[in-house]
Amino acid sequence: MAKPIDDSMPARISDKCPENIRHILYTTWGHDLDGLKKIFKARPEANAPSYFTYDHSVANAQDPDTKETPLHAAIRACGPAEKTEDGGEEEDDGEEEEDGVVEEASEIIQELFYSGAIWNAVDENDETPGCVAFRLGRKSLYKRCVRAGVQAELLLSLPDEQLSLPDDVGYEVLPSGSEDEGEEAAAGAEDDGDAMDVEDEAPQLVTVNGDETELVPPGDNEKPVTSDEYLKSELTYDDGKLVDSDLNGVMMAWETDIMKRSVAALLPNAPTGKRILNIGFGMGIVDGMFAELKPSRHHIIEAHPAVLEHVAKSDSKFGPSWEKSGPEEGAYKIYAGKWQDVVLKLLEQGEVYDAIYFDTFGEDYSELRTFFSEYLLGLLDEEGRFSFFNGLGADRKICYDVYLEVVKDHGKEAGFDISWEEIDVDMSALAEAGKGEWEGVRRRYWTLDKYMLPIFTFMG
Ligand SMILES: C[S@@+](CC[C@H](N)C(=O)[O-])C[C@H]1O[C@@H](n2cnc3c(N)ncnc32)[C@H](O)[C@@H]1O
Repeated sequence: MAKPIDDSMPARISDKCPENIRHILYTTWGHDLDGLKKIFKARPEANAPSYFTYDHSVANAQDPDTKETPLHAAIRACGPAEKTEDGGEEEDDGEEEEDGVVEEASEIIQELFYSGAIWNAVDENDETPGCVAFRLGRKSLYKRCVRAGVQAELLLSLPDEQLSLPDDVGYEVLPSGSEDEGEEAAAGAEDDGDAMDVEDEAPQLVTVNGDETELVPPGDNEKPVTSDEYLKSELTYDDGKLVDSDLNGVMMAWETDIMKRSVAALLPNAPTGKRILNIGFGMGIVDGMFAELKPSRHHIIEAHPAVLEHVAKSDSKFGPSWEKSGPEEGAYKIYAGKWQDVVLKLLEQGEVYDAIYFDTFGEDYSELRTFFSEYLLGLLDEEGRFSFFNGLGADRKICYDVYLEVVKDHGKEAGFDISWEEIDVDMSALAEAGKGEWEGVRRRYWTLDKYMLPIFTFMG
């Protein structure tokens, strides 16, 4: 039952909190939605965008112990959604039968977002407010959080000159946490400095090659991989994976099915004689599949010297003899270098492709966006298709859902229609960090049982 705001209630938060923060935490901890509503009754102008409002410090106050924000508390206060007789949730596609408590919480959440509440701050359970809503089966609240995430990310992806945020907003852009970022390096940078204190965590043992172990210092799993660092790092190929010197998984065999489905989506009915460009060789899984289709052109762009060395070995399928086996000179070719440089050359040569796949490592979403917004137009045949490895935000469902919407928006802005194929991912060997497929890999960059495969075609 909701507790009333009552000054005689024992305060459970630090005395260091300023008065307003103490008050809001007090009321949120007491599950008192009314209390929150009162605090936000001095609501800013109805249509004012987040970040420009009167007091985002209140909206983002965190309980020093639980790290809950008012958003977390308002959602948690709703409790779990009722199950229907068939075991499903009462709510459906956001058209849920809202009980009073959800209605009230929605209002407060709206106020909090208007007041600059950060959609992806995490509490001590490593949950964002949206994660709490999803866990409780509160679909409409979950969707509200996704919407807030999309709005924030779209706003933050505007060029600097179009964006002026107050200095103390304390918000960071959503990490891609995807293959792009280390198949997927950076953990939820949604941690945002608000996540659990790194000092509180013990170092973690990562198992390498069966029984050798390596000590990973606390917080290292969150260390973002930069493209420059990655391209200088040593790589190790073993049976089922390619890892860098920090044991980040660059590419892993469990993605083979995703690669297969991507090839099928790019080139339905497996036609021969097509022109194909693949960016990022990795383990050569997708290129092996492309090669089976006997393309008329097959170009690969790869930047890492160790990958290029691996490919150049005489027993490699994609070595010099593969390049010579093309129907004409230059038809089959591995271009050494970063795609950012090589695509300029391809454009100059007038190359056009029927299928383009993009799957790099150590880069964030902005690089992918630059590719499809600035270069794809010139490289793709008007009937052609483009896809990329969609690991964007894949270490957290809400981040994945936010990225889907952001990509839809940016793709449309760049002139493309995007369709999505939902693919089941077998999580049996992927469920636990450090175990199964993740043995010897620093970070579990994939946590979801559904993969959303994007297919870009020219709008029209
Ligand atoms: C995830 S792997 C690609 C896996 C591949 N799809 C497969 O099926 O095996 C990413 C590859 O992109 C390469 N890479 C990273 N940044 C790049 C860049 N800027 N330009 C070209 N290649 C890049 C990496 O060296 C790595 O080989």
